[in-house]
Amino acid sequence: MNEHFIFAGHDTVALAKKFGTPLYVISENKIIEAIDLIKKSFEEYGLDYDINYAGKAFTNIAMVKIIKQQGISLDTVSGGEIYTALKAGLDPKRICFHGSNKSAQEIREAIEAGVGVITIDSFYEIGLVGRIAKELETVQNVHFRVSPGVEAHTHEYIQTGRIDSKFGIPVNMAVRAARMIIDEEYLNLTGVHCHIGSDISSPKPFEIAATTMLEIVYNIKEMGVEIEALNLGGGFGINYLHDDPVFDVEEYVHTISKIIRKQCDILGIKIPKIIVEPGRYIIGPAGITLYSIGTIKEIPYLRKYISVDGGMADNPRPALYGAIYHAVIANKYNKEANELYTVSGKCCETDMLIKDILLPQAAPGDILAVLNTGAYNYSMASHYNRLQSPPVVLLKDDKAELMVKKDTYENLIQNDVVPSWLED
Ligand SMILES: Cc1ncc(COP(=O)(O)O)c(C=O)c1O
Ligand SMILES: N[C@@H](CCCC[NH3+])C(=O)O
Repeated sequence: MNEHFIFAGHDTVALAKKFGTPLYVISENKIIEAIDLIKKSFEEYGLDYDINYAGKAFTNIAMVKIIKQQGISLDTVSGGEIYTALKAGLDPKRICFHGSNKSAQEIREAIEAGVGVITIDSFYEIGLVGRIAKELETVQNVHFRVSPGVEAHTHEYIQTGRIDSKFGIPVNMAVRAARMIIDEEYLNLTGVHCHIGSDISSPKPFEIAATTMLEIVYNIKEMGVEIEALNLGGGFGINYLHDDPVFDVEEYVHTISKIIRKQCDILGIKIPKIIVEPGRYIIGPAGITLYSIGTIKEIPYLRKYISVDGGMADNPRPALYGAIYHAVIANKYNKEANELYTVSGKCCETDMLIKDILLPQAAPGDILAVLNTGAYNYSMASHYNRLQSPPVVLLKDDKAELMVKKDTYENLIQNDVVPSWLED
């Protein structure tokens, strides 16, 4: 029996040996599977739709090329993400530019690049985007983001649709914002947007948000403007652990399509194109991280620590949100998991990656595979302790090649400059 953990058809121990550890591993097949499931669900329920993959979850040139090949769009939140998308050859019309505090420079770059949509996040931005579009003599398609006052049951830091949130225009001011946008000569209001939070497991809060948003679409129609698109944001949850509730994308589309048809009928408005913006759902389960186990420390009657060669620098989520991950010892996959361990990272902090997990008896040199690390790990990584960021390997069928190279010590110092008074 193969003792090795196989991920997306690849022997993870062999990957660790070939590319070294720590190593992010991403499966293109799994990305495509997730995208296909969303597409299939929308097609089944007959809604006009688009998928804007939320690049903040994981972006680089190769990832954007995958998005391009899948014929979907990209949600970006910075000049850097837009730059990456353009370098990867994505049609700028496929780019949607979000962000709660876009700089004038970023807005200018986005309009000059010809991005499909800018999502206005505040009253301040209405004037700012309007002024820059006018300077550039370009009529810019815009949506605006509403905080619809929906509480999704997720970690407090990643609930973003509440009224007490830095994001978006409060729902009771949405009509005023729409009026101001319509009055801007160089802004073309084509859609409304909301995003109610991240890692949500039930479609219910989306149903409430959709109902609220359609009221806004109706009010805008009363002003004489027919909204083309309703963006319901991302936030589809994933199962970090086996017994986590499953976000059923088909049920989600079924639920929102029912409510959207019903409300549009009641309000007498045309059914808008529905845009969804999932990040985690598309990339989270498509990624794992491989580490080598080093120091093992046993404190009798208290705890057994195993330390790995990465940690909060490559996965800050446990430290930031108390996120819980599952892991396996890749080279002992079929051995009984009967030892209770705490997995710690190598950063000079508590750096607890996984508290209390049952694993087979571990030894230095074993390979630990942490699952579901595709989203918000690589993209939120830091160089804390001047650690080098791990490389990222992309798997497609039986192929495995780098999509991000390993950092070097030279990379770590490349932006360091010495002020004149410190020169030798
Ligand atoms: C506006 C917007 N869209 C999409 C996302 C993607 O979220 P998720 O990765 O949870 O799908 C986020 C982050 O929560 C967001 O703020
Ligand atoms: N960074 C968060 C998600 C934030 C989503 C941002 N809109 C996480 O790791 O779960």
